[in-house]
Amino acid sequence: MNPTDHNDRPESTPETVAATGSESARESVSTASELATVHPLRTCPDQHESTTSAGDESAPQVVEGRIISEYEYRLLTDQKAQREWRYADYRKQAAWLARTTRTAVAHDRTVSTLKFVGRNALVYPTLGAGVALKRWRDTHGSSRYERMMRAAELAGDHDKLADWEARDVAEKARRHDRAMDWIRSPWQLAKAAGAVTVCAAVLLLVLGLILWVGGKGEFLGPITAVVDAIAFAVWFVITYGALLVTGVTAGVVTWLWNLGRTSQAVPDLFRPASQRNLDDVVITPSIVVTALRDLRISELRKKIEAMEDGGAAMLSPIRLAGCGVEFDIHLPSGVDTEEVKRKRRKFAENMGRHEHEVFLTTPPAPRTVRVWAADSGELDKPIGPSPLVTDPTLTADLYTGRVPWGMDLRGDAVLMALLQCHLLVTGLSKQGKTASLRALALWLALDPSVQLYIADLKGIGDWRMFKPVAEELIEGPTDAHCIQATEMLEWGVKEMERRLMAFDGDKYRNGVPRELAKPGGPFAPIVLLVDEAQQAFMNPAKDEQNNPYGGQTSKSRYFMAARKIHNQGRAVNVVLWQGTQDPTNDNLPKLVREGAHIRAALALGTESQSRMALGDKAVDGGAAPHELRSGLDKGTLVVSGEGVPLPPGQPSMTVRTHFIDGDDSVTVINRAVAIRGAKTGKPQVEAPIVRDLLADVAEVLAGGDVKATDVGARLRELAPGYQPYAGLSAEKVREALDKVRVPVRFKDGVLTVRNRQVVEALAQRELEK
Ligand SMILES: Nc1ncnc2c1ncn2[C@@H]1O[C@H](COP(=O)(O)OP(=O)(O)OP(=O)(O)O)[C@@H](O)[C@H]1O
Repeated sequence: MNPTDHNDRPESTPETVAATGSESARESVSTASELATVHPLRTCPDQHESTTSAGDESAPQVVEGRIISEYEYRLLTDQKAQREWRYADYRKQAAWLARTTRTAVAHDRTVSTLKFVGRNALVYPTLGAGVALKRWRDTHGSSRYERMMRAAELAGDHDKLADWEARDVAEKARRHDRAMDWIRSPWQLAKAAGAVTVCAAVLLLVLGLILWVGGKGEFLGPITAVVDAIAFAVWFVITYGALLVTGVTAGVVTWLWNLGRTSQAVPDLFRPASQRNLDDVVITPSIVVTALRDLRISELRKKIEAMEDGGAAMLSPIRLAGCGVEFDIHLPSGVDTEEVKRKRRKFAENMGRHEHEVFLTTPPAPRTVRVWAADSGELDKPIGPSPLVTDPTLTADLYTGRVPWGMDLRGDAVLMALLQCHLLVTGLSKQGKTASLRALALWLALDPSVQLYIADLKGIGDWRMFKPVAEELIEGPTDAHCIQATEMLEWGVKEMERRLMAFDGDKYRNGVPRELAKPGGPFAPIVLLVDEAQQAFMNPAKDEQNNPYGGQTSKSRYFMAARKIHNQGRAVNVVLWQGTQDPTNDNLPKLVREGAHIRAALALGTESQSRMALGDKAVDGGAAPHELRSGLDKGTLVVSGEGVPLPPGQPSMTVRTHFIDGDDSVTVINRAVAIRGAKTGKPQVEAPIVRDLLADVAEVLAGGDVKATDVGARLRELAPGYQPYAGLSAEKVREALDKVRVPVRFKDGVLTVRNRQVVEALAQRELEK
């Protein structure tokens, strides 16, 4: 309120009554004075005059009165109060102005307008001028040669260095010649100009003479025309010069503006918001070089700053690779790959990525780091269902087919060949160990020749759907279950040994062929699968001979069985797949983890665990399952090993596996059951029958010496359909018995099996037991 404003509102508290008029006015408001003090106010001079003239006849009266507060009264009468009021009002106005200015300045539209103006009026032309200057210096000076020489020197490429040096020398010589030409040129130019002028004048005079003689014009007509043309040109330039200069300037500025606009070096401050978001996704050479420069590796920074191309020479072209980009960084001398790989997080964040979105590996080229960087947020998107689920016609063949396990980081399908591969999957709890192992086993189930022996040492039903197709399914976490799993492996060892003995290496020189590995065949693939294998290694139980089931001594039964299978099982189609938590030396002995052809790790806690899971070579080459985000990267595996289809020089790959849940697994198993020909009975250990050759031969000899050919025939009669006895010729009988230390010699020119030697071999075997 202005101090001179009147407040007529009746609800104002009447603390003070102010009245204009003479002293006697007090009487007339005496009632009010009982409630509040009455202050007379000085009237305005004109009011006063009129009052005075009116009062000539009668006594002064109250002209006007109102009830005001004490503060209002002070505002009307006290200068100090008025000043304070005024200052308070100024402060209020200043605060309002500041607030409004701040809002206006910080408003999105203002910011974007200022950026737009700054960018177009200032930044683009300036950058363009810089680019133009650089180009000019490149074409007219030796800076390009020097830059290239420095780059070659930093890269340690001496051939290139010498080449650029030679070019530089040649260019300098050319430039010197040009400069000398300039020194000589004024005199030559003057001479040339004089000659041209004289020639032109003579020409024009001759022309004028011809015209004059022909009566077509004056003698000096041509010369006058030329002089007029020159005069017109001068007049034109003088009259329209300003316009010409403006036009040319506008053209130059537009050209510079365009150069700056396309230079990609616009400071962040002036970039439009939309382009800034785009940069979150697009990785450009300048972003990479800046990210490298800011890694706080002083040698790298120095070298980059010394390169006049800003370090771009270090980078290979940035290629699109799946849901991200890939490029190589050829580091300058003095910086090693490990230094850069150690700064992965900083490097990723400098490029506007999360750490888990950037993978650094070491390609075969020396001093080079290969970078794969995902597009922002791409790795957090699900990869879609497995073809095993979506394609009901999909079948499997272990010999020729490959499992669609998931996708690599480039978005390419990862197809794993599993024939004769031991496998190991490790990971922290609840990261998808069982699911990733199961996805492979489900594919195997679709191949009717594969015999699955499964021990689930957690036993909450993750593997129960395999019941109709598995030869054996052990489910449970107790020591007894671990003992069962151990015995399952030991059975595998026996079967492996039987196969090794029975395999005819002369006939099958390229390993076990498909014909021997058909469903029910003597070498049908056997997969012994132990999930939560750490339980079996940690099993404290001992057998009657006091041999431990767990542990990793030469007497530890699980450990020894696993080792034997790792050592020899592959060749005869007996393989071991294990899933285990947190690898340590106790729950995953070194010898066992190194026996796997395919080693896969989900998120792990530490680098040392990664080394255990994947091996030093893979981790040194950039495999980093410990960098996966526990809980967020479920089902993402870092895979290495000789059974993995890795690109040349790459020690590992990251696979995002398809997740097949319990219900979908049941659907796949139902298809497997149909394929396997209604093989649905209750699973039980149906170990292939292994006959005792010595005992059988003793039986068919019936105490006498028998011709080897007849022994073969009698064995076939004894065990019809038993594959190893099929087609046993005299020579084959000799070979088979030779392996069990029964020599078969000629008797009367015929190969004969002697009863005495068979009996002795049986006795010897008993003794050895
Ligand atoms: N490929 C995947 N994609 C997405 N989620 C997955 C994937 N694999 C597993 N998961 C999720 O992780 C959960 C745990 O999976 P799983 O039981 O296989 O883990 P685990 O490592 O075997 O656990 P445990 O600690 O019991 O051994 C699943 O229920 C599922 O929700």
